[in-house]
Amino acid sequence: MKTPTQTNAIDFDSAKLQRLGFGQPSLVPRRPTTITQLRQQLGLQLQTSLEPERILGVFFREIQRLVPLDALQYRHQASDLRLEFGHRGHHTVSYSLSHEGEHLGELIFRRNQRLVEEELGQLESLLATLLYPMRNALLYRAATRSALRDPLTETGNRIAMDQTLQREIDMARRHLNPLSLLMLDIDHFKVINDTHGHAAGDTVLRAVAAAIKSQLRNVDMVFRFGGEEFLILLSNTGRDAAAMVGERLRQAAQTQDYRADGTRIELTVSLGCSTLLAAESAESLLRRADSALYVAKREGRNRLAMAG
Ligand SMILES: Nc1nc2c(ncn2[C@@H]2O[C@H](COP(=O)(O)OP(=O)(O)OP(=O)(O)O)[C@@H](O)[C@H]2O)c(=O)[nH]1
Repeated sequence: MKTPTQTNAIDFDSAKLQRLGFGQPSLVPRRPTTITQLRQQLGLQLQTSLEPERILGVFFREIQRLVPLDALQYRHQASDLRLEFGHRGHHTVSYSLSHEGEHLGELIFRRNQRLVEEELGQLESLLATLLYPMRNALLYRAATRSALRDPLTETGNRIAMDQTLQREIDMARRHLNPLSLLMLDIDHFKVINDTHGHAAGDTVLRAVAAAIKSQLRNVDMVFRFGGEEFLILLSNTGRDAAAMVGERLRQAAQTQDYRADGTRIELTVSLGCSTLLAAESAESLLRRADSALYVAKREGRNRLAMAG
């Protein structure tokens, strides 16, 4: 005999989620609550995202129903993550968050008025609700970041580059800001590999990436584009400023100390630079930087060439 089955459809529309405590924040000022209620509610709300910024934003907003604050800062060095909510306050209380030996970041609460003993107890009790949501968010971040990074040089990979380039072009257009691109290629890299071996070549690649990153404000905009080629995106940077950055990178790569079997390896790089034109596509911007790089190579290497 067939067992009767019942199929139900349940649509979690935003009104329903709001009633269950999962929704977007209401604009109506919320009533104060008890610590037990707030902990329960945070337990539900903080599970709704895997983004550290959103989790901490909700946490910062909601805990103020019990403990008013001026600011919250969060740092997690291993994930290269620094977040800030609110404005600065004179008094600070910091907590290092960890779970079973795993470091989950540092939180700094700031307020102009000193926090009293009872409030500190409440904060500590509420911090427990952050533990699992933050651990999951950090794991998720690590997984997504590793899918977008080149493991050898710790720069962005091709997928990250494609995503970032299109996003930066859209932003530059929307805000009418300049955007430049540098394509950097190591000169005669094959000789380094052939003379010192592939492992030494890998070490050199890592050192070149480090030299590039040491010169830039936003290291998230450096990508490994090919074997020995890097791409650097310079947001809000016009042609002249990009030429200065390019020249700085050329010098930094040249002066970096590269060694194999104790002997110094002499190394130079060539660069091509293009600056986004009106209505230009990502492909065209890349093509122009590549053509400029070709000119730099043809004219003798160890130089920067600007796209016309
Ligand atoms: N060690 C190492 N070598 C790589 C890697 N990827 C590409 N290469 C090598 O990079 C070299 C690139 O050589 P070419 O394209 O001939 O260019 P080049 O010798 O740098 O000469 P120019 O660019 O013309 O100055 C090749 O020998 C590749 O095997 C890598 O991940 N590690």
